[in-house]
Amino acid sequence: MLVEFVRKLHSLKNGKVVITKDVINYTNEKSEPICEIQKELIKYTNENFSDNYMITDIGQNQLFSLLLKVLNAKKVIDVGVYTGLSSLSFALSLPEDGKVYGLDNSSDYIDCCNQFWKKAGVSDKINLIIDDAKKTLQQLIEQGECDFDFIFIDADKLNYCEYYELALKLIRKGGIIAFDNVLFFGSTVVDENDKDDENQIFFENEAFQELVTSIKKLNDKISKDERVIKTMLPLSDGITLITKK
Ligand SMILES: C[S@@+](CC[C@H](N)C(=O)[O-])C[C@H]1O[C@@H](n2cnc3c(N)ncnc32)[C@H](O)[C@@H]1O
Repeated sequence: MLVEFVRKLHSLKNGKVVITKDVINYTNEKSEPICEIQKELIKYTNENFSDNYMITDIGQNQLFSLLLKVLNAKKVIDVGVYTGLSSLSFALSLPEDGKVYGLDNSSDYIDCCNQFWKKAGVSDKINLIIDDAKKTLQQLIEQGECDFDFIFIDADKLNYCEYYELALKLIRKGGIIAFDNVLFFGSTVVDENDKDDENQIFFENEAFQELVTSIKKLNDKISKDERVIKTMLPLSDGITLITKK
């Protein structure tokens, strides 16, 4: 009886959970809770920055905190710091002698970052470098710092393929590279030839299409790359996790 019922459910629901806001809230609630200062930073960002859509989701930060623990991570790069949430989550998951290299090319968010990192007591663990991230990553390679445990890439999408090659040089064997926005509102899944009414919006803006093309290029490159093992997760706006073979 149960088997028949589950079979019916499976066919009705296509074997999948539809990821609604309620599902996201539920999974966040049933996962390791974020701390009060992380919550305050999210609230502060939402109230004070018009570009607050850029902040990472709670679920992503929960996943990264767990991965850093599993990896026994000490050295992390955060490409795209914004108001500081991902760097804060990383720093909270690292041991006392751990280090986060936070890379951003904008100084607009420095005060916010410093305010919340200080409050959380992790300022000493975060090295914020304000410059073009590609340049900073190249410098780290030249300095021989090729033993990072975790690298999170969440900055300019047009440079995703370049970030990928730089990150592969900087990550240690067994370390993890994570790319954010690989689904980009679902736009990367849509084929130009079968756009329907719902997907039409993705094709209305040329600059947006350029970003989609760049992310698709990265997704194709990673999927065919024999140097790595990878998994793409439909978490948040899509995350790909990569480790070197
Ligand atoms: C989506 S936000 C990062 C969100 C952040 N990880 C968080 O947890 O909230 C992207 C950030 O990348 C930065 N950025 C864009 N282009 C960059 C570049 N070429 N080099 C360094 N940072 C860049 C932006 O200034 C912005 O703060």
